[in-house]
Amino acid sequence: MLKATNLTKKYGNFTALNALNLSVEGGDIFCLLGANGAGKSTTINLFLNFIEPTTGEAAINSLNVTQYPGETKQVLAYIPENLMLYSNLTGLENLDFFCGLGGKHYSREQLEGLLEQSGLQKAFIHRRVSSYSKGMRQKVGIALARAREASVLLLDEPTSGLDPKASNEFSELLLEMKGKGVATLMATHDLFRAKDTGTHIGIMKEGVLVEQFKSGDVSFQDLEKLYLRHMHN
Ligand SMILES: Nc1ncnc2c1ncn2[C@@H]1O[C@H](COP(=O)(O)OP(=O)(O)OP(=O)(O)O)[C@@H](O)[C@H]1O
Repeated sequence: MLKATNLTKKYGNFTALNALNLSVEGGDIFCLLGANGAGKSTTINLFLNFIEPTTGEAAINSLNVTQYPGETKQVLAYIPENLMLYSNLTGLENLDFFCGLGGKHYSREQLEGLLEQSGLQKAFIHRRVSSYSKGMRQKVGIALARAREASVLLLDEPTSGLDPKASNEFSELLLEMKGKGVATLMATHDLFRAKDTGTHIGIMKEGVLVEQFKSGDVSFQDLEKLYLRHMHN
């Protein structure tokens, strides 16, 4: 579970994130929408403890991420827009390497299984990542999240640049993780995916969460109108 309480990040006089309050429970997919510079990545980076809040708190499973960096990192998986993988290694070798960094060790068969369950075609498992499409790389990210048995997923524009089929496959994987009780916070520009895949949607503007609601409570047309209204005002 993720919880932000009056979470604020300032750079000098500039407020990148202003008193954010949000909760993401297990089984929720909370999609953060907003224009460039709205504060979405800042929010994700605060939960990752990549940056420290000026005031307020980011907590994972009720632990403050600044005070408990090890414990909170242990339960989360992070997939950015461009996942850092070693191009000269195969998907399986990358998965093995990153699992090892997290203290998890799996047999070759288990690693193959994790990649297959994450939708990577069998033929690519033992090919170098340099030959992978962006969608395939993101599937390795999902496999890593599975391998880490992460209960929290932090995603920063993970489907940006994916074609609709790959994006759809990624959404299916998120829904599967949701079914396992994973709490997901995703920054995205994709209104359609947010409505389609998200359980909750937040709209950010200039560091402020100006709206938050359940995705089932609005139609796609209303979401689009609401979003555009906030962007134009
Ligand atoms: N290290 C920094 N120093 C100063 N300002 C920063 C720093 N990092 C981010 N900002 C500013 O904070 C604001 C929020 O940035 P953030 O990256 O969170 O936006 P975003 O909503 O993720 O945007 P995008 O959709 O472009 O990824 C921006 O105005 C950005 O310029």
